[in-house]
Amino acid sequence: MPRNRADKNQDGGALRLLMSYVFADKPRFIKTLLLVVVATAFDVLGPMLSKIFIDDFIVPGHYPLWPIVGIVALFIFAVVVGTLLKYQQSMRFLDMALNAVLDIRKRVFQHVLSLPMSFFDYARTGQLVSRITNDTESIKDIYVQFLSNVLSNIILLLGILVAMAILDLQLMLIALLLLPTVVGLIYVYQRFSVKVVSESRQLRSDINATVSESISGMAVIQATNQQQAKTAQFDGINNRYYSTRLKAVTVGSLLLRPAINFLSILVLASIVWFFGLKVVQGVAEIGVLYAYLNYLGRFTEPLVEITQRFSLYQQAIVAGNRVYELLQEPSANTQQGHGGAIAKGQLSISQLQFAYQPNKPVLDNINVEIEAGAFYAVVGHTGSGKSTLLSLLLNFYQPQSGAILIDAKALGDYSHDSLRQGIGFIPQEPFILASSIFDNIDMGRHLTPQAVERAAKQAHLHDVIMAMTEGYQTELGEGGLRLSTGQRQQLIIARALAGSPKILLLDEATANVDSETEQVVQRALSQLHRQVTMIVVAHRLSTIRNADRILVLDKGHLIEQGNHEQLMTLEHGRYRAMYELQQQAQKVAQAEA
Ligand SMILES: Nc1ncnc2c1ncn2[C@@H]1O[C@H](COP(=O)(O)OP(=O)(O)OP(=O)(O)O)[C@@H](O)[C@H]1O
Repeated sequence: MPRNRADKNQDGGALRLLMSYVFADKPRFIKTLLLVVVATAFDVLGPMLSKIFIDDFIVPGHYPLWPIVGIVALFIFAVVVGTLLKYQQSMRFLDMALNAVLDIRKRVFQHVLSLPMSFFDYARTGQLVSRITNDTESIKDIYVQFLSNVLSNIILLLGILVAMAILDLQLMLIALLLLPTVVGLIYVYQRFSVKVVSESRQLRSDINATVSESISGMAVIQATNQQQAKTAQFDGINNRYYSTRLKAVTVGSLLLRPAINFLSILVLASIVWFFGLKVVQGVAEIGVLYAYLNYLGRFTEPLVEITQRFSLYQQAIVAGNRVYELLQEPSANTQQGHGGAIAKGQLSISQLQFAYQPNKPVLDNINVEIEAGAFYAVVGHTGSGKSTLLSLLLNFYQPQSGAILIDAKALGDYSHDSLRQGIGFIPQEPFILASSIFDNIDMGRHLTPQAVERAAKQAHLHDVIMAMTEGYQTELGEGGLRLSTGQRQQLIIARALAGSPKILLLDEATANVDSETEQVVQRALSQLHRQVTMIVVAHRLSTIRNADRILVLDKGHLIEQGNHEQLMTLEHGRYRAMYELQQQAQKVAQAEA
């Protein structure tokens, strides 16, 4: 995820996201809006009643009992009902906001799961986590700020203006002057702050990324004594975050609040002055002045409220844009092909060409025919393209040219589900869920206990599991810390086998295990020979001596292929050289031991 893309100001994105939720339930939104209008009407009724009370009763010194009781009762009624309606309105908006965020968070998470593998080549885990958790949480602020705050305060402003106009149109026009000035101020503030806020959100996700990388790489950090360097790196980002946050807050409190207060005083002075003129002309009503002073206090309140929360609103917009941008990332091509299930597992690769980056081919003109049930090995030096070949067979990436056929049908003709069901993958690094052994084998496929147990037996893990007090229900910590490295690998093999795949891809499945476990894994795999097509990437060549065919890759080219014996007859063959080197190294190691 290139950093500058996150910084781009896509203001439209967050608002579009917001509007799609606001209008998802139009009747509810309109009802809540009506509630705001009624609540506002009750809110502005108070000073009007006070004006009547002053001008009709206090000033003339005339106190009829029942009209006064009526006015006081109406006043109390307006305050109580207004308060209740306001509470109702806030709760409804909050409920809408929380529901929207619930849905957005689910959408973003689902979307991230649907992204192509190429997206994760550059994504930083912490930053993604930050988008799914912090940024979606900030979106709640857009809803609360925009709906509950901005919208209801705008309606309150309109309500106050109407009430002011009813009382005295001229004075209302003076108060109205305040509006364009404040809108101008908000505009200036927005221009200043968007960059700072954007930067601070980016830094916040950098903090998350650094923390998550450090925790997941803790063993390496401690072993290489990187604690100080990591702390310094973290400190640097943290300090920058602090100063950008401070900058954002300072701009808000320095520019906006005092400016609005100053403007309100000016308007207040003008109103008092105009009122003085009316006194001179003998047309002034003291109740009007009282109501105006009251309204003016309330008039600046929503303005200050809107502007004061503006930085929050601004942050929410930036967060919303980041989430929107993530939602715009194109999903992986989750094919709806109608090729049915993979029946046999015969593979045909022809003229395959692939590059991660333009003009840097990683696989070049690969042609291989693999019959169903065969055991193929892929060997070659580091970076020769072995794992990439497996990624293409898994359809994680699409080749630039050439074709991969399974049972004579193109990879793209199979549905996503058929591919995932028909092809089992055993990666080099076992990925273990923090859940039970059963769940780790089942992986949400709703397999029967018998199928799970059968797979565990095939991976020679059943006895180990049964020796645990809770058997298949034994909870594994994050990363499967309760299992040995070899057992983790066996668990992943059981997981792959539980789906009864027709093709099994193994990427250095025994690279990290001791020779005893390697034998167990080898035994498990050899029993699958002729039942499942196996393609095994291997560094330790002794593990693939029995392969039907060995493919030797060199810088993306298929330079040799044949079984072990055939390849050993090639005098200057790459495989032979690699094999002999490994044998020698093994002899030296044995002699030293
Ligand atoms: N996601 C990626 N984005 C860009 N380049 C990549 C990516 N993955 C691998 N490469 C590059 O492609 C080339 C082949 O990598 P690949 O992982 O397929 O090699 P390999 O033979 O499996 O190596 P190893 O034995 O070390 O696992 C390397 O030069 C590598 O740097």
